[in-house]
Amino acid sequence: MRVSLPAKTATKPKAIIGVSLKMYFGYQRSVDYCRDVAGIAFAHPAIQSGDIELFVLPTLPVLPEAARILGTAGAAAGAQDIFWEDEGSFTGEVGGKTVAELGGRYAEVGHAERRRIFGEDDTVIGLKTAAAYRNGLTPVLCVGELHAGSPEEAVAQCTAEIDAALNRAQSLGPAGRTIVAYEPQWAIGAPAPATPEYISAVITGLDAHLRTLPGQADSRVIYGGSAGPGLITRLDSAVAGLFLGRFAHDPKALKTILDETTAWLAAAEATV
Ligand SMILES: O=C(CO)COP(=O)(O)O
Repeated sequence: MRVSLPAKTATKPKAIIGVSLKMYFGYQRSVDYCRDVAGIAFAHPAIQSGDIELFVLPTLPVLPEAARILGTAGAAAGAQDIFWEDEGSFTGEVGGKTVAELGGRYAEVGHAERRRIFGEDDTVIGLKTAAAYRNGLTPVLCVGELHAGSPEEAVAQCTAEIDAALNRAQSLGPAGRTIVAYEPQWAIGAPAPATPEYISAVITGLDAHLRTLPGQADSRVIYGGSAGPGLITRLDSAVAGLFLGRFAHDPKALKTILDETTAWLAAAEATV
């Protein structure tokens, strides 16, 4: 059966919803998940109008299939990590060039688990951010403080991480649009996210900082760390969306979040 997709508008997305499946699902479960998400995306007015940008980052071997399935529904797929070189003698690594060839549109860099378990530092994360830009991938640049403190301390720590990555990347080539994922490390894998007040305060600071950086006019900040249904409607409009983990494993929960995001956008527009 041939299906015709509703025409996408050329407008900028007003919100961004991303999901990382980390290494939770094997191949078949990841494919089934992407099929369920594609069904939801295809029927969702805010995805089809382009108001919400939706992406899923599956375990890497699933990427070509995920990109195909999600791509037909107005969503997209990407990688949870890339190497900083595009090709060469780097056993076991996968470069951004290959990710792009496989249909990936995003490359997550600097997730807290990569920093903690694999020892990635700001230099490595800057190199990987450059590799994403170079290969036409949107970097999902993860930043976040280790321990809960004040929003001011979190903003200082995260702006330093953003600057380190972007300065390094820009010294190597032209930058592009960046999705900054603010993920307080203490809220990842936790029972509940940071409070809406805390998230809004930190992201307001990070967004203001991003506005001062050259070439980042289309870049936005989203929140991750035990995010799920019921959160987005309680956040400030400086927040551009959510980066979801466990609480989007049920596709129905993701649909709820997309519906909530639509309502949140409408409420924000009504107050302008
Ligand atoms: O790290 C995250 C997304 O990258 C968040 O994961 P959880 O929502 O499962 O805590």
